[in-house]
Amino acid sequence: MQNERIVVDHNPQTPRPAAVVVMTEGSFLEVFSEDALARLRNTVEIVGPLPITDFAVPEARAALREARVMLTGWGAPRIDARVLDLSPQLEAVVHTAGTVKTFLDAEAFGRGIRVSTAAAANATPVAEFTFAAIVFGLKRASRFAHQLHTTRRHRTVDGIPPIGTNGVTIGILGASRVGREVIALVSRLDARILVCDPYLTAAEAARLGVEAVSLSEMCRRSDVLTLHAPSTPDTRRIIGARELALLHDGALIVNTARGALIDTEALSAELVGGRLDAYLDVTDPEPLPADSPLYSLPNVVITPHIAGALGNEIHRLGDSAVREVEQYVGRGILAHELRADELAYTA
Ligand SMILES: NC(=O)C1=CN([C@@H]2O[C@H](COP(=O)(O)OP(=O)(O)OC[C@H]3O[C@@H](n4cnc5c(N)ncnc54)[C@H](O)[C@@H]3O)[C@@H](O)[C@H]2O)C=CC1
Ligand SMILES: O=C(O)C(=O)COP(=O)(O)O
Repeated sequence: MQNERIVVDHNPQTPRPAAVVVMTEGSFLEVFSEDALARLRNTVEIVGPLPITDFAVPEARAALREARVMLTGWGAPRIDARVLDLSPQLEAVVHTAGTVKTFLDAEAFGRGIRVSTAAAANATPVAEFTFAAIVFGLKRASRFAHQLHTTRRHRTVDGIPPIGTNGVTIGILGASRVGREVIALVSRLDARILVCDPYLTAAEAARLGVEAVSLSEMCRRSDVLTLHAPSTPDTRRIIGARELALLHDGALIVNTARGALIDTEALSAELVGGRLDAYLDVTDPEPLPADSPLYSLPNVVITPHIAGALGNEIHRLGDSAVREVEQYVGRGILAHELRADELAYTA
């Protein structure tokens, strides 16, 4: 999807608001394209070290005193009450990645600082990856690949669970940003889509063209169970032995969300027994122990947390954040604003 570009031509008569960029050197180099950085400089005056990696540095502290906008990114040092005290002019924190709760103290919201995240931009590669995992998983690609590698013979469907996407039921846990992009992508398949999400209204489910169901019903009916809820106290091990037992033989589990959503021990038992198939981009623990049996099973594919933005996908995050800064400076708008009350049930 091509990102819409809104370029605010800066009027040289108006001083640009001061901004700091807070993230690791590596994130800074990865996240901003030359074009995005040029647009950022056209919109704000970047003050202090670029990037700021440590708030103890005197130049960083001086920059915080005048910054009205803070761009953050992966590896940003913790922004706590002490840092906020040093930043009396700060109006907006614009994050160039997804989760802010790991480094930004919720106190920022209490001080009236507006917060924006690029999680929506990061949702795109996760959803694409999930779609691919569903299609490959239902084609039983890892089982067939294993068969070929071990026999060097032409394929046989003997012992392979039901193959293909035609007419399947796909259960989606969480109509999150990623969940909604997955819904859009799997809508192209000849599949029925079930969603379990306590925050999804009936009207919204109808608008998305999905059937809202309980977790038990979703497990009972799904050929694929794909997880897209954030890791919260409510979702910890939400898929345990009981839910796994409700899945029918040959069902596929896709986890591109967080390992903590699944009880690893219960899942391992089902996978070692060969009753279920899985595509796991995230695990608990991550990575799994070196001697985990899951690494070598024909019915399991494990990838090392690669679904989110990597490689050429990372510029999307910087582009999204710069667009956000442009809109904020030009019109006071944050299209991806995060409210304090959303912290409890978002990633
Ligand atoms: N594998 C990877 O590289 C990446 C993984 N992720 C993960 O993907 C998942 C989705 O991320 P986002 O779309 O940004 O999340 P999000 O912040 O948009 O998710 C929030 C939504 O999840 C739903 N939700 C909340 N609690 C729920 C519950 N108990 N049951 C069902 N649904 C619930 C609600 O609709 C809520 O609005 C998260 O777990 C995130 O950590 C995100 C980016 C990259
Ligand atoms: O760790 C992941 O799943 C991501 O790729 C996104 O990370 P973030 O939400 O930005 O901390």
